[in-house]
Parts: sequence; C-alpha cells; structure tokens
Amino acid sequence: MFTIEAVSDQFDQQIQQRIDDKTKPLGALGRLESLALTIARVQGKETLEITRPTMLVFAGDHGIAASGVSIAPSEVTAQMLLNFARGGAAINVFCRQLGWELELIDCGILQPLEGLKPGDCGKEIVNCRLGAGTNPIHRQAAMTLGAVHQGFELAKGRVVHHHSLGCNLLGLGDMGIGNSSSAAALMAAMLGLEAGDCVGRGTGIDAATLKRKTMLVEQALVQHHDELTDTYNKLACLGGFEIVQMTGAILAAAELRMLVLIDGFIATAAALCAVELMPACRDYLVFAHASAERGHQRMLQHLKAEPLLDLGMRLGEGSGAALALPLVQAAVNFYNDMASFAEAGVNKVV
Ligand SMILES: O=C(O)c1ccc[n+]([C@@H]2O[C@H](COP(=O)([O-])O)[C@@H](O)[C@H]2O)c1
Ligand SMILES: Cc1cc2nc[nH]c2cc1C
Repeated sequence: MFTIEAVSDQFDQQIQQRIDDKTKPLGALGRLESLALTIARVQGKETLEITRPTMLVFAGDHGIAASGVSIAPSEVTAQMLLNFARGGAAINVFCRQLGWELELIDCGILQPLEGLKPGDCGKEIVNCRLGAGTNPIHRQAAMTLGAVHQGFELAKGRVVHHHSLGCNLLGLGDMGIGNSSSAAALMAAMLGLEAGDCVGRGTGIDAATLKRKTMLVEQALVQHHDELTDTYNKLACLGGFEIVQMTGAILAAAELRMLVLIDGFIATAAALCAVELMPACRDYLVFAHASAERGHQRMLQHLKAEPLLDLGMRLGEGSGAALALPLVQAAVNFYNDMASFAEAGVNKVV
C-alpha cells in the first residue's frame, strides 16, 4: 500500500563536512547538527527548506473511557475539538505564533460536530470518521481490520492534499479522551512489556484510577493475546481511530519524502506502529519533545530517538511538535547560511 524508500547515506560525509566547516568549534551546535543531517538526507539537496509547515490534529473517542481511565469524560473530546475550531486551545496559540497551518480531522469522535450554527465553528473539521468511538479494548477489538486500512487511506488523502499545496513538513498531534490507555496497550504489545511498564497518568489521574487503568490495559492485552500477530492486528485490537490515522499519515508522508515532527506519547505510539510496519519510515521522523507521560522515554529509546525539547509537557494536541518548529528552521538556516571558515577568513579550529 505504501512504497517507502529509506534515505540514502551516500552523501553523509559531504553533509557532515559542510556542517564541520561552519565557523564554530566542531560539534558546538549539538543536537541541531544531527537534525541538519537528518533534514539534508531527507531533502537530498544543497539548500534545505521548510515550506508550508502543516499541523494535522487527529481526534477520536475511545470505548475504554467509559470505564473511568481519564480525568475527563469522552464528551470533552468533542468540546476540545470545537475549542480548536474556534481557535482557543494551546495548539491554536502556538500555531499562530510560529506560522503553522492547522488542520483538524475528526477520525471518529462520539458524535460529529454537526448542527453548529453558521459562524459558530470557525475552522472546518475534516470528516475522516471511522465510527462513533472505538469499542472498549478490554472487552473486544477496538475496530475491524477494514477500519485500519480505511484509516490509512483517509490519512493518506490528507497528506497528499497538503503535499500538493507545497507542504514539506508535517506535525502530528492528537485529541482523544482515553487515548493514553490505547497508546500504552500498543506500546506493551510492540515492545513486549507489561501494562504496568507502559501505563501512566495521562491527563493527570489519581492513584486509584491509575490502578484501574493498568488493570484494564492488562485485561486488553490478555484478551487479544493470540491476535496480536502483526501491526495491523495490533492496531485493530488495541488502537484508536486517531492513532490509526496518525500511523497512516506517517507512512504517506515518508512515501512523499516529507519530514514529520512527532508530538508526545500518543503520536509516538503511532510512530512505533509505522516503524514496525515499514522500518524505512523512521528516517523521516523528528521527535519533538520528551513527554512527561510515563513510558514515553522507553518508546523513544526503542526508536533510538533523541527528542529536541524536554519541557515537562503532557498535553498532546501537537503542542510539543508545534514548539519544535523554530529549532527545525534553525537547523535549516545554519546549514544554508552560516559562513564556512574559508568564506569568513577565520582560522579553522579543531
Ligand atoms: O501526547 C502526550 O504526551 C500526552 C500525554 C498525556 C495526555 N495527553 C492528552 O490527554 C488525552 C489522553 O489522556 P487520557 O488520560 O484521557 O488517556 C489526549 O487528548 C491526549 O492528547 C497527551
Ligand atoms: C481539557 C483537556 C485538553 C486536552 N488537550 C488534549 N487532551 C486534553 C484533555 C483535556 C481534559
């Protein structure tokens, strides 16, 4: 369904030489230097550029939320999506500040946001609905395999659309009450860990809720144990509509050789799925930040990812990915515009 080419390391030496020739002590731009190498490999050209950076926020509801695993009920997913549409959430503020295009995608919240009065809803919500919330994963499969495939196709449609508008950097974010349970279950299934190693406090639950959440995720893993044979089945049994579509978006973006900025715990669960399915897509991913959610560090280690920021954030929405854009632009700009020792007439120091 996707044809993804791993990036070539053929020009690594030239790229590294260009970075090392800039007027700075060797390695002094730290993580920005490896970021520039990543971008140069992906873009494969002399002058790097970030064009029309676009944040896609995928929203979906989760059956498990009815069993009390979050601080909020499922209704808050729709309420926050409406808040995004009206421009009032953290992701709106950061996108406006930093120059992101923003698209909101309903992947399957409980009830579609229809029947709003004209003018009530500022921004279009793109309909990519796979259902009215997933089934509770501790009792049955979240969705059918057909829904997983359909979700990949819908996400690919959005990515192709933004690519055609000139976007070469996607940010991926999520909104979905209960989705940290689904992300933790997928993490456990993919990394071969216990529920207890993967489940965290999500929106900020108390100790008793954490215990229940861990038990339900454990139950989901036992319930589906024999079906967790490949990534598609893992997504069908344990996933969420927004996690499926973020996975599809990563694969579609990699196919088009676009860079993808991954947000926190939920988006990284989608990255785990995408990389398990097609390892070559890893080359196109930049991990924006270390979420405070328990388990995120271990996901990042598994993906050999060094996140750009560590702000103790655990909001989702794409907020961490949004904040990392200036660093990506800084990596591009130093690579393009900084003088070399020869150009500047500075003695090369090593
Ligand atoms: O992405 C993260 O790192 C992250 C960590 C904790 C919570 N969240 C957000 O909080 C919601 C999921 O939390 P919960 O407790 O409802 O499972 C969902 O809307 C996520 O975007 C996001
Ligand atoms: C208020 C609120 C905002 C959010 N943004 C992302 N997940 C969220 C969860 C809640 C509860």
